[in-house]
Amino acid sequence: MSASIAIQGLGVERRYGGFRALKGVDIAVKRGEIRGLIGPNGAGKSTLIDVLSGRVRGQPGKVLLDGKDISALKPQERRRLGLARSFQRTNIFPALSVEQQLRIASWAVTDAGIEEVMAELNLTALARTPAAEISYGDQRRLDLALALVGRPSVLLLDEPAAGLTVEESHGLATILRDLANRWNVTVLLVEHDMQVVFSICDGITVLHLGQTLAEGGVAEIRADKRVVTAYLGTEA
Ligand SMILES: Nc1ncnc2c1ncn2[C@@H]1O[C@H](COP(=O)(O)OP(=O)(O)OP(=O)(O)O)[C@@H](O)[C@H]1O
Repeated sequence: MSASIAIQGLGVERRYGGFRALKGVDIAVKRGEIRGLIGPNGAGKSTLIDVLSGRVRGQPGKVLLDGKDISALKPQERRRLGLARSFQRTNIFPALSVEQQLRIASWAVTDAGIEEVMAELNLTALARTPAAEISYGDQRRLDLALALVGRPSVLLLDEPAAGLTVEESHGLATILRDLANRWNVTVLLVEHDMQVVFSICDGITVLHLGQTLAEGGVAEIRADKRVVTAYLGTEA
């Protein structure tokens, strides 16, 4: 059964002093799936991404990649095994060109495929442009490109559509769905834009107060009264 699961968290905890930001969360993302991770501000979504990516270690619980226990590995070691992440805030050096930044990001991987990644993310024409001079929408696509160098098998994305216009968010969602299919990338997507989540996710996990509130398909989650009350509101 575990053979079809790409990334898994088991009993994941995160404590800040006496405060439990994650209270024994279990999550499993199947190979090739795009799973949305949603919930109110402070639910623990970014913290869970930090634990899965290895930024936070040494807490109770386990992280498995393709069934292998990677709980003790550092982020760059997980990256080499094919587990990549993006950050909520744009992760860019303003003075460096798009291509230079991708080259820096590729140090951890063997076959970066930078030209291919730029082409997929519509960044080729901007390869020599300093990041400070590209639009915010292009910067968000560069963030995604930075995580995609080396074609990771699992991608953890923390609010890739934050701050984008409706049109830009839609464009990013389309690229992501298409790439995930063609490159067979498994994606765990933290996102507050429900149009993005509902349009591209195969399944959704809802976190609330550091615990899993609900899991299911898009229609199931939209109809779940607990999720509507805790997060979606009446317009879902
Ligand atoms: N460094 C820290 N010290 C203490 N508490 C923290 C720290 N970082 C996060 N927290 C708390 O942990 C909880 C989970 O935060 P987290 O950022 O993971 O939530 P989130 O679901 O990603 O929220 P958002 O949607 O606003 O990004 C929150 O209550 C937050 O205040």
